Amino acid sequence: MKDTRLSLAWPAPAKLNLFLHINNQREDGYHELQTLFQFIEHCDYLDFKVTASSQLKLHSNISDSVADSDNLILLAAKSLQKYTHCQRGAEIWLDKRLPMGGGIGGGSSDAATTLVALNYLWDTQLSKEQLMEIGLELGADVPVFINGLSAFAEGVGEKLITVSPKEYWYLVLIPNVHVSTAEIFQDPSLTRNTPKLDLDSLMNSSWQNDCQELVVRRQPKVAKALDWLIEYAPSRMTGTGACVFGQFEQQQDALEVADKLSVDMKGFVAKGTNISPLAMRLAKG
Ligand SMILES: C[C@](O)(CO)[C@H](O)COP(=O)(O)OP(=O)(O)OC[C@H]1O[C@@H](n2ccc(N)nc2=O)[C@H](O)[C@@H]1O
Ligand SMILES: Nc1ncnc2c1ncn2[C@@H]1O[C@H](COP(=O)(O)OP(=O)(O)OP(=O)(O)O)[C@@H](O)[C@H]1O
Repeated sequence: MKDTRLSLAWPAPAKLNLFLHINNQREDGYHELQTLFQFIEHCDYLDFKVTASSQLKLHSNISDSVADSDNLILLAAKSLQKYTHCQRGAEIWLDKRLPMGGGIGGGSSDAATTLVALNYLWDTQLSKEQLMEIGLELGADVPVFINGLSAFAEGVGEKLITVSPKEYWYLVLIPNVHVSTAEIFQDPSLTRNTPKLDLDSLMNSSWQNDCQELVVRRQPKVAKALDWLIEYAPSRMTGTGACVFGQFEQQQDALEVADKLSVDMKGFVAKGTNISPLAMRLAKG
C-alpha cells in the first residue's frame, strides 16, 4: 500500500465522440460502432483515503440522484477488490462537475479514475490491460478512459487504436434534459446500418453522429441547442446526447460565443486533449 493519507484531486475528464457511427446490432442487443474519442479538460474530481478494513464509503454531491448501490465509483472499487482479493478499503469523495446523462461519459470516467487510482493506492499492480478488462464490465466507455489516450474505437467501443485528432477548443452546450443511452439504442428508428470504413477513410471524411437525428427528433431542447450553435461553428452531438459541441480554433472565439448564450442555456468552454488529465495525474503519483 502506498499511503494512508488523503490522495487528492484525481481528475475524471469528460469525452467527446467526434464522430459516432452505428454499424450493426449484435445478437446480445449491443451495437457495433465506430467512434472517435477525444478527452476535454473539464473534469469531475475524486479524493481517496485508503483504509485498513475492506469497507468502501462514498461521499458525493449526487447521492440524491444516484444511489450508492448504482454508483459506478463503488461498483468499480468493488470489482477491483474482487479481482485482486485486496483486503483494503477506501473512503472516496466525489466532486461532481460533469452533467449527467449528457453523453460526455461522466459516470464511465468516474469508474475509470476509481480503478486507476485505487490500483495505484492499494498497490494491487494490475496492468492497464487488466484494468480495462474489469472496466468494460462496468460500461462500454470505461476502457478508453483507463487507457487515457484519444482513440478510434470499434466493437462495442472496446477495441481501441490511438489517434491524435486536432485539439480544438470546444463550446459544449448542456440542454436541460437527460437522455438515456439504453433508450436511444432500443429505439427501432435508430440508424444502425452505416457501413464500416477503414480508419484512414473515416479520418478524412466529414464527421457525423448517427444518434443525432433521432435524439433531435425526440428532444426539442437538443434540437434548439444545436440549431443555435451551428450558426457559429461546425457542431454535433456527442454520444447519445444530450450535449452538443461546437469546435473553434481559438479559446477566445469559443468564449465570445459562450457570452451570447441566453440564461436558459448552460454551457462551458474546454480544450480538447489527446492525453487524458487522468494519465497526467497518474504520472505525478
Ligand atoms: C454511445 C457511447 O456513449 C459512445 O461513446 C457509448 O458506447 C455508450 O457507452 P456507455 O454509456 O458506457 O454504455 P453502457 O453503460 O455500456 O450501455 C448502456 C446501454 O446502451 C446500449 N449500448 C451501449 C453500447 C453499445 N455499443 N451498444 C449498446 O447497445 C445497451 O443497451 C446498454 O444497456
Ligand atoms: N459516478 C457517477 N456519475 C454519474 N452517473 C452515474 C455515476 N454512477 C452511476 N451513474 C448513472 O449513470 C447514468 C449515466 O451517467 P453519465 O453521466 O455517465 O451519462 P452519459 O454522459 O450520457 O454517459 P455516456 O456518454 O457514457 O452514455 C446516470 O444517470 C446515473 O444514473
